[in-house]
Formats: sequence, C-alpha cells, structure tokens
Amino acid sequence: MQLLRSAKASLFSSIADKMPAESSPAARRDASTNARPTGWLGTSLTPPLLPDSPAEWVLATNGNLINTANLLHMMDAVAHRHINTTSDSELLLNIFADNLQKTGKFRINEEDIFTAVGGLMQQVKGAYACVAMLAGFGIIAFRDPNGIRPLGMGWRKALGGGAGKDWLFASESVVADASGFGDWEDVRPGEAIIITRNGVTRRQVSAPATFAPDIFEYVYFARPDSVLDGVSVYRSRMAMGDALADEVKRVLDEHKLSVDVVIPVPDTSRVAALNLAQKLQLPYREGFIKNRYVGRTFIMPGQQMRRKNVRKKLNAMALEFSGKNVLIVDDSIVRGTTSKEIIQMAKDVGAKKVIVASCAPPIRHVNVYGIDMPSRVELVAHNRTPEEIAEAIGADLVIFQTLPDLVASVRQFNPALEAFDCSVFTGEYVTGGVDEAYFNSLEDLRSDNMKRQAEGGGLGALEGKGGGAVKHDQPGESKEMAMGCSGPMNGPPGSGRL
Ligand SMILES: O=P(O)(O)OC[C@H]1O[C@H](OP(=O)(O)OP(=O)(O)O)[C@H](O)[C@@H]1O
Repeated sequence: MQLLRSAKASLFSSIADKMPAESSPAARRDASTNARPTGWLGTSLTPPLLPDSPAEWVLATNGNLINTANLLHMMDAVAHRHINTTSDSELLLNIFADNLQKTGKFRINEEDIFTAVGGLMQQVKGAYACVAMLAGFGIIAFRDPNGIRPLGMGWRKALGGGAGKDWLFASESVVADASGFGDWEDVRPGEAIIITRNGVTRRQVSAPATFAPDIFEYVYFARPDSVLDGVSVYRSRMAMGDALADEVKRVLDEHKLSVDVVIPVPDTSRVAALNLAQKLQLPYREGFIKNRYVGRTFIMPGQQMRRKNVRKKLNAMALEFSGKNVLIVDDSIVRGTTSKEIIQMAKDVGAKKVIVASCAPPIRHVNVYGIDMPSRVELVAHNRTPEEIAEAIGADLVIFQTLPDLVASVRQFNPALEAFDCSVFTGEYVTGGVDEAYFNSLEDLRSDNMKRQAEGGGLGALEGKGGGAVKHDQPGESKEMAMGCSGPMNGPPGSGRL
C-alpha cells in the first residue's frame, strides 16, 4: 500500500509542481474534489483525476472530445455513473472504468485493459493523448486513432543499476532529453501501451484511421528542440522560412515593393525569419527586444491583458526601423493582437513601410482538438481577405504562407505522414462530427465575453467540453513540460521506474 500511495502522490506532484505557484494550492484541493482549479483554465492538460471503481487509477489528458453530449448521456442513462466536473478527463476515466467493469472480473489483466481502451476509442470522438496509472498494475498510455495531439515514450537504463528501465510519457521529446531519458519513440495513433513490472506491451487497439497530427504544433506550440512524429520542429520551421521567402518575393514583385530589413517577432518566428532573410539575401535584425519575464501572450485571458503584455513584452529599437521598409515575420496571426501592436510600435519609431509575413496561412476556423483558438468572430482573418486583414492590423501589406507550402515544410522530414490536421486553415475536421451546434456551443465558451462572465462566477464553468483548451504556459515554465508526465511506480518522482 505504501508503494501505491507514493506512486499516486508522485504523479500528482509531478504535475502540480509545474503549475504556477499561486494556483498550486487550488490544484491540490482540486485533485481531491474532482473540480478543476481556477489556475487551470485554458490548459489542455487536465489535472489527474482519481476514481476508485472498479479500480483506483489516475489519468491526465491532452486534447478535447467533441461528442461529450452523447458521452454524458451514455454515462448517465446506461452506465449510471456520475460525472461531477466538465473535464474530459473525468469522462475518459469513467468510460474506461465502465469498460473494465463490463469484464466482471475481480482481477483484470493486460488483455482486459487493451479491450477497454479499444472500446473507449470506439465511443469517444476528438483528440486525446492520455497517460494513466492503474494502482498496483502499471502505466497505460494511449493516443487517439488520428494521432492529433502528440504523445511519446522515453526510456533509460534504471537509475541505480539493475536490469530494469525507467519510463516516461510526454507530449514532446524535449521532456525526455531534459530528464536524461536518451531513448524516445512516438506512441502510434490508435495505439495503447502498458508498462508493468514485467515490461512493455503495445497494441493497436483501434481500426486504422487517417494519421493527422496537428500542424499547428510545428507552427507555434512545440519547442523547436522537440522531434514530433519523426519531424524536427526546428527543421520544419527552417523549411517554413524558406518556403515563405518564395511567396514573399512573389508578392513583393507583384506590388513593386522592396524591403530593407527582416525582423522576427520573438520568440517562435525567429527560426523561420532567419532562413527567410538568408534566402532573400536581406539583412536580419532583432528589432524587437523581448522582455524575458513576460510569457506567451496568445494564451492570456482577455484582450486587454494580451494587448498590455505585447507592449510590455516587446520593445521596438528605433535604429532598426527608422526610415526603412521592414518585413516583420511572425509564425501566425490569430486575433491580430500582436501584429496590430507591433506594427504601431514600428511606425512610432519611424518605419517607412511595414509588411507582415506569416509562416502560417490565414487562421479562419476554430480549433476543436485542444487548442484554445478564439471564437470565429475574434479571429482577425475570419471573413477577411489578406487586404482587409492588412487594413485591420494597420500593415501596408500582409503575406501568408500557402497551405501546400506549410504542409510540405513539415512533411518533407517524414513522408510517411500523409495528412495533417489543418482544420484552423481549412475548416475540415478529420474526425468528422463537428456541426454548427457544436461550433456555437464552443464559441459561447471561448469568446472573451463569456470568459469574463465566467470569471465572475468561477472559471470552472468554462472547463472541458471544448472550452478553454490551450497548452499550459506560464512565465518561467516551458510549455512542453506541461504535458510531460511520467508514471512513477517506485522510483523518484517523475522517473516512472518500474
Ligand atoms: O495574433 P495573435 O492573437 O496576437 O496571436 C499570434 C501571436 O501569438 C504568439 O505569440 P506569443 O507571444 O504567444 O508567443 P511566442 O513568444 O512564442 O512567439 C505568436 O507567436 C504570434 O506572435
């Protein structure tokens, strides 16, 4: 029992420790009450939840389910299980537990777990990368049949000697690198992996489906030093810069415009901007200096906070802008908050013309798979042409990467990846089952107005069901660690040693 208690405590603490200091107490309280803590609004990593029927287990999820209404009904009317929160993790836990219960067994085995996860994959729709620990049994990891959200497994020789291995599951390989786990392999879409004291067992538990990892991981979310599904994020961003250079040249020629200097928007776009500048043989300058104590602005709640923080985060150096035609390169334009602010800053310090190039195509659709893209009306590209977008953000010209070029930038490093989830650009959702009613409910949850109202009455009101699902990223905390999750059984916290 001591072993089981410490294992659970380690899994909880390994995640709670990564939360912002002010929200940790709330999180700890929450782990016991099954209600999400305020500090977790806007994270796609749900805190581990702990049911105890038919067995004790905990689960953490990255992603978002899109058929929650049906699932809730099934849990209520058929399985007679109470769902106490609006967290997808709780639903997944209970569906899995229900499937296990159907075996009618007092002691379950690996076969039962594979069957239960396979059943779950037929029942739920959406994106989910999950790591769970079943008390006294082992660690279980599984990834949705389309592999939309990333998940991988790291291992190393057991610390302290012996023939065993330490295991770790995380959303990005950088977590394994940083933790000294030298080996890494992606969990395959539709696959379940079980790690017990006897070793690793893996099984394809769902029917084959289109493997379509979310391309936005490569554009913005993932750390450049990660390798996701066989593709170096860094290399893919270099390729995005190369491809964007060709498009920039074409559009500049068309408009008979020239550029004096290329300036990235730190941090994410730097890699692409440097390649773009080299290809166009233009000077590359760090015209915006970043305040390292301000985190990612895209995920901050509320437009006022985002605007204020863009100003706090970036400062334009007059000597790089004054009297020049500048090409500002960003990884993506979502609400347009960053672009609008920095274009004004560039003009304030004397830029002659400001042209913006985006490594991603226009984002016109909602993300339903775990990234908290704003509601459609809040997207600056929604129902706007590039010319209208330029006008909205105050640019002289806006140039977007084409979708085929973006896809090729990633795919060239792993041709086995035949498809990507590009729904934020195309509005085509690989899982199907996303209708207007779902969009409307999602938009109700995600709009800034609704978030403000919910803040008054408790942020928990917005959780799950497609609401508020952004990767966790706080100042001083690297985003990829948010999904980093290991399942320690008897090793040091976070080691996952079996
Ligand atoms: O159009 P918007 O709604 O402003 O969103 C897009 C911006 O948000 C991100 O920056 P962020 O500050 O989050 O992170 P970064 O420092 O990693 O680039 C991204 O890199 C864009 O600059």
